[in-house]
Amino acid sequence: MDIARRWFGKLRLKEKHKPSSKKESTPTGKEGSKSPLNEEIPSAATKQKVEAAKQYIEKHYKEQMRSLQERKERRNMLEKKLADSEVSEEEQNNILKYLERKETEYMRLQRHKMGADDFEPLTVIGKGAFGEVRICREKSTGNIYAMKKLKKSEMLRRGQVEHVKAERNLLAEVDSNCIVKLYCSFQDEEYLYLIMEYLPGGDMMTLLMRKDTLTEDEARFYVGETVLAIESIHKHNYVHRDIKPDNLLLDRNGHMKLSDFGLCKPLDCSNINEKDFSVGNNYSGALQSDGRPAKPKRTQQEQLQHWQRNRRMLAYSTVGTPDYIAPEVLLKRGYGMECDWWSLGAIMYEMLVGYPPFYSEEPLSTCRKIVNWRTHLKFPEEVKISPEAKDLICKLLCNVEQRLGTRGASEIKAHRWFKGNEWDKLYQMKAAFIPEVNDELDTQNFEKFEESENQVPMTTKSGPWRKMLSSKDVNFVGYTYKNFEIVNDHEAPGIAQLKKKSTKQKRPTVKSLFSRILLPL
Ligand SMILES: Nc1ncnc2c1ncn2[C@@H]1O[C@H](COP(=O)(O)OP(=O)(O)OP(=O)(O)O)[C@@H](O)[C@H]1O
Repeated sequence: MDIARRWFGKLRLKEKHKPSSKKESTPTGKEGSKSPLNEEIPSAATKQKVEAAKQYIEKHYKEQMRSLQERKERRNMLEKKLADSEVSEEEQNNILKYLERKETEYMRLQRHKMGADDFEPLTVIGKGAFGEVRICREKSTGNIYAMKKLKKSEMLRRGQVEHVKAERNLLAEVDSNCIVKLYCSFQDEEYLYLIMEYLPGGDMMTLLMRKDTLTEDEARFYVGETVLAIESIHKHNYVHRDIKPDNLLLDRNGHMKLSDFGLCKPLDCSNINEKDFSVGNNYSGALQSDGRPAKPKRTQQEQLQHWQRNRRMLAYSTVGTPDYIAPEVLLKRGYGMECDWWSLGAIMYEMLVGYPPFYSEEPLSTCRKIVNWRTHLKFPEEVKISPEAKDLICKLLCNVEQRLGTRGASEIKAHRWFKGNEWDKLYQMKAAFIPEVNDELDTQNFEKFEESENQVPMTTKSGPWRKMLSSKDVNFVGYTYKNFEIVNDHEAPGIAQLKKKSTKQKRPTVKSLFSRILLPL
């Protein structure tokens, strides 16, 4: 039985035997009310607080138990190694004492509450519906990260709390080289923060805007890496739902990683009824939404230019672009992991054609085209695409039952467009495109963003208050997270090469300390 539950059990027992409180509850139930048997019924707010506290305590004790267990295992392992070695008893004692000292140091570092004032904010590299992304420097180590900052009130207002938690959970749980790595997450009274590895190669949206289209070989490489990324999140039972070129980031060597989990933008299609969605209603064909005759068809080049003019606006708007969303997601009829393979099909189409398959001036019209994909999925004659590529796109942009990937990523990997693809070596291969990155602070592969004028200095939320402020918010309990191992141990090789020798001390990790202790044996 877990400790938190036991703790709460005791608490409840105590409550039962406590003399009843003198304070009467209000009839509205705000302060809690009485049951017919005259028992206190806690109010919804109290229940929420209790649930939050329970979650917090459970998590805290689980982590403590795990860390104690790991510490014990390290000690046992070292003792075993020492027993098998030629080291004198005195030396053995010294080594064991050294390990204990390092363990204590590690615990102290772990207890350190991370906050925004541990980081120096630098250039803004991205803006999204709920906040911004900027590069930042950790003051104690000099390491560079990407900091995503999300406004709590905005998340609450749009009912995105569960999504933001899902993003944090996925990033913390999935350890894959196809997924952007999370270093830590924390919060203050106004914002949630994700501190991630900085991928300086920019995103696929920017790359596609610079290059118009990719060759089939280039597309095969990036579609292949996207397949691996989607496969790795599906293995952990996560569905992304919103995979788009903006969320495909390139590292220093041009390899792709998936980011932005769970922050689906609320695309409101609720005012389109089933009739509008029906196949017979060729909405964007003969007539426009206002009943006027449709404009003459654009050439591929015109459509490309039009798309590029609108693209950034769509990316930074609060409704986002629906261009890559699967029809079943739009129709809210229940969906599964297959929806991510649809998005892959739409991205592949864009890589080869220059704009996504259901692009329209109005997002709502794009939604209609997606739902009526049978009539709207067309390949412009001017664009040369191999029959294999067309076949794969058509097998991704189709009904769930027929869609490739429904029975696992292997179906897609086995498609003839990927013939000869060395799936296991994809991430070790030279990437299709090597971004120019001159130093660790280089942001040339990102759009330039204006600094907002009402930027609050990070330091105002610092000091001992930070802990109290953050712990107050029951909506975001459990958001705080620290990943000790990733950044120093598995730092992206590209960044490590670029980094000038830092004079500051690197944060030790138990893993690295332990291997250093074992090394001389
Ligand atoms: N770890 C990172 N390294 C480099 N750039 C990043 C990183 N994370 C995000 N970005 C940049 O910031 C942009 C916005 O990030 P992201 O999509 O995660 O934010 P968001 O607020 O969730 O946006 P959205 O509105 O798409 O939900 C990305 O398109 C990318 O250009």
